[in-house]
Amino acid sequence: MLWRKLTVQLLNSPDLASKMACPVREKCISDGKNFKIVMVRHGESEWNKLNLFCGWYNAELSDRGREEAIKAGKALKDANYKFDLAYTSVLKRANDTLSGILKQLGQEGIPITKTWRLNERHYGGLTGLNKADTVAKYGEEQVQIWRRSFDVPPPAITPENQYYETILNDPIYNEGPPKDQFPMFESLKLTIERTLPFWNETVVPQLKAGKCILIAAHGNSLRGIVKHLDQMSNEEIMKLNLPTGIPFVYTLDANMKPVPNGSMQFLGDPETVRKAMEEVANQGKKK
Ligand SMILES: O=C(O)[C@@H](CO)OP(=O)(O)O
Repeated sequence: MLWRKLTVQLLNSPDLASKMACPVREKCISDGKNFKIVMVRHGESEWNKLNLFCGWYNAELSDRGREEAIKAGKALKDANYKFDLAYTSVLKRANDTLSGILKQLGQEGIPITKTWRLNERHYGGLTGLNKADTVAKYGEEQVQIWRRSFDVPPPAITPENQYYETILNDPIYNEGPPKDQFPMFESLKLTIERTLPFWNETVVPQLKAGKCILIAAHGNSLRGIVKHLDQMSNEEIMKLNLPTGIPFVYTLDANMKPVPNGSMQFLGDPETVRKAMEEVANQGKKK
């Protein structure tokens, strides 16, 4: 059972103190054969706070989100991480989380690549709607399907949606995707189809070259990467809710598969992580 597997991993999470004793480079290349990568979902955004479907809308971090980024940076600093490069989406909430973390680490100068391929999934016609109101209108089951199913997409965004033009014409999308491929909605499946090429073609070669990498992205783009790495079934991934602003580490073998106990090790105490995951799951419940 996925949930049990994750809980066991959290409870068995290696002692931070022993991690702190490791030489810096060992944080990313544990024994010359294995590779570590750190990922983090952005801190709480203003739209998370208001419980709105956000997707490709460029929401700001909330004050709590900024604090989460600082806390994440401190946790990574305490654990001695020294990053060579970072990847993030083109959305400000992920960019600012990354900057907040790197500032704490004193590593603001590392190369940062921004790509729409790491964006949150596009929430289509749900963009801007309150999640609890949507539950009241369509029921919890339907909203859970829209939020967490693997291949059922939300309805398409239409020009009637007040954020349609804002998103489509946002200069953050000047570098892509091309207008004729601009998504009007995305399921997790579609999100994975544009995120995985970036993982395989850009992230993996850098990991194999021994680079210590930090990815600051979004709940659903990261769920896509996690599904791929842990080879989760379409049913298993439905149950995973990533918390905001808590970094997690994967230790991968030469085939880029997690080593035993190398999946999703959070830098946070298990109870805090559990509660934060529950909070995200509850956003799709009645008020
Ligand atoms: O609204 C969104 O863009 C995402 C992440 O905040 O929400 P959910 O957790 O419902 O997929």
